[in-house]
Amino acid sequence: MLVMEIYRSIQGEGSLMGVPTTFVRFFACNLRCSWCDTKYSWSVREGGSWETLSPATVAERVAALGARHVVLTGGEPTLQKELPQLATLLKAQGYHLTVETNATIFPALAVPLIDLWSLSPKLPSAGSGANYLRHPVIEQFLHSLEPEHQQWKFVVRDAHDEQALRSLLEAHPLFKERRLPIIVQPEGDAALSDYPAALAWLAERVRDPFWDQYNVRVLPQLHVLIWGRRRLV
Ligand SMILES: Nc1nc2[nH]cc(C(=O)O)c2c(=O)[nH]1
Ligand code: SF4
Ligand SMILES: [Mg+2]
Repeated sequence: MLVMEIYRSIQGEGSLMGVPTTFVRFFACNLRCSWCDTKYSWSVREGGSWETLSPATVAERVAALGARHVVLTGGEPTLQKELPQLATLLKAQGYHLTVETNATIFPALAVPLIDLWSLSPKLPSAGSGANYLRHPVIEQFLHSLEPEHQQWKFVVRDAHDEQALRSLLEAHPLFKERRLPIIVQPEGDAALSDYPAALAWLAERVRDPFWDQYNVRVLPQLHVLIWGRRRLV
């Protein structure tokens, strides 16, 4: 497996925000989002470097750090062929596993092994508009996972993003029918200059009655609020 970094922090995003967590960050991504905060996972040119580790070695390093929650992220962690083997090892040790993914790849063997799929389809501000959305993959996740094993996390930067998000949700009725957890968060770079203002803008959007049909929450990225845009936090 191509591992960039393994470190301890607190989960900064989503429903487990604040929980002590070990992060395993894998190299490589199949997208190129404009506001990506881990561009160093893209290639050597962006500063990428990695170690090639077996799932057993990754599990040993996770054990050495001690936290009971583990987040597998990247880059795009579903590109790692040995993800099911790693998940099996970690589950046998009793860890709670979250995968942070862009939801463009459906890793069928890993899907039942993960406690929480944190799925982040990309809205237009990511750069390539609808090109980064894989609706059939979104459908596969929606139909394969029980509600407690999924959260959908969207970076919403502007009104265009919010409109695209509304369209996406309407295109997939399960979001509404099963009241699946939807998290909207500001785009980190833009928000950093005035995080309260970025959150306030999002909160105002979500006050619209449209959102009553959905199980939506506005959340910040806690680690960005605390430490800014640094590595290893
Ligand atoms: N503290 C912290 N929480 C996170 N949650 C998701 C992250 C990610 O990069 O996927 C992340 C991260 O990079 N740091
Ligand atoms: S999917 Fe995630 S890691 Fe990949 S380019 Fe987009 S923000 Fe960066
Ligand atoms: Mg991050």
